[in-house]
Amino acid sequence: MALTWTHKDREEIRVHESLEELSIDLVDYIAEISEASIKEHGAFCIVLSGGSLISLMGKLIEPPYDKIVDWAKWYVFWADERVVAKSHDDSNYKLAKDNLLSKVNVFPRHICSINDTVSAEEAATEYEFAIRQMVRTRTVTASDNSDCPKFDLILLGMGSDGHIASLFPNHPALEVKDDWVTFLTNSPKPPPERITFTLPVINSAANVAIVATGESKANAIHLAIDGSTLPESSLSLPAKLVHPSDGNLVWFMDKPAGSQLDRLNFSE
Ligand SMILES: O=C1O[C@H](COP(=O)(O)O)[C@@H](O)[C@H](O)[C@H]1O
Repeated sequence: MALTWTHKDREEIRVHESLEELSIDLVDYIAEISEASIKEHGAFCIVLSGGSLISLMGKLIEPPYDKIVDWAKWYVFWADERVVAKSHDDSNYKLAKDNLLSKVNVFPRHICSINDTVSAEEAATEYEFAIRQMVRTRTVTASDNSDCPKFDLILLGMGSDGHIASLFPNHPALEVKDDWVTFLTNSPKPPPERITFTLPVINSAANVAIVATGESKANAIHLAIDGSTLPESSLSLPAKLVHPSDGNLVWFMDKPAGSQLDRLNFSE
């Protein structure tokens, strides 16, 4: 059974016994938000990341989710993308397409991926422009509190250094406030050229989930959840800067990833 608690206002932590249990909870959570968003505004605007997240979403292509999810109403975006060809093994688009999107009935025109034939800077500009058009046509909801889109759900992985999307510790991209999408050509994790949503966009979402598994993430999770709230310590741990201003945050983790949390070590 998962251990679940409310950490702060609108912030929940779920520590799962196994990856199997985590995967089931994660897809239930996605299916619920999909249904609620479609009821509310006729579409579900979901933002994916790369990495281990995609395999944890694998149950979406199995019964009952493959049938109960209204795939035709899904619009798919990426919180970050590596600037490589879409056929390249490093592509976050390819990862999601091969393992999820090609196996369900999402309309290809609803899959909003980057232009892989231009520079990182141009790809970021074009991606932001495409999202701005979708906010204008109201496919993507606009935030009431900021000049940002309000995605229904942003799914983030987290690296063992605490990076989320392609926002790495102490990287200038963390401080970009005026753009929705920015680019980097010096990512500390290969490949070096990437585009990424900025923090204002992530923090304007209706729902954000951070999904992290394995012991290598335990220290970053402990520092992000239990650590000091001083701004300088947060820049070295991007996951700590995720606080949706008007939305909900859920942390999904397995026991090894949660093993350094104060709650699991100091509670009676
Ligand atoms: O490079 C990236 O890494 C993170 C974390 O990946 P994981 O395999 O440790 O889960 C991922 O969320 C991000 O989208 C990706 O580009």
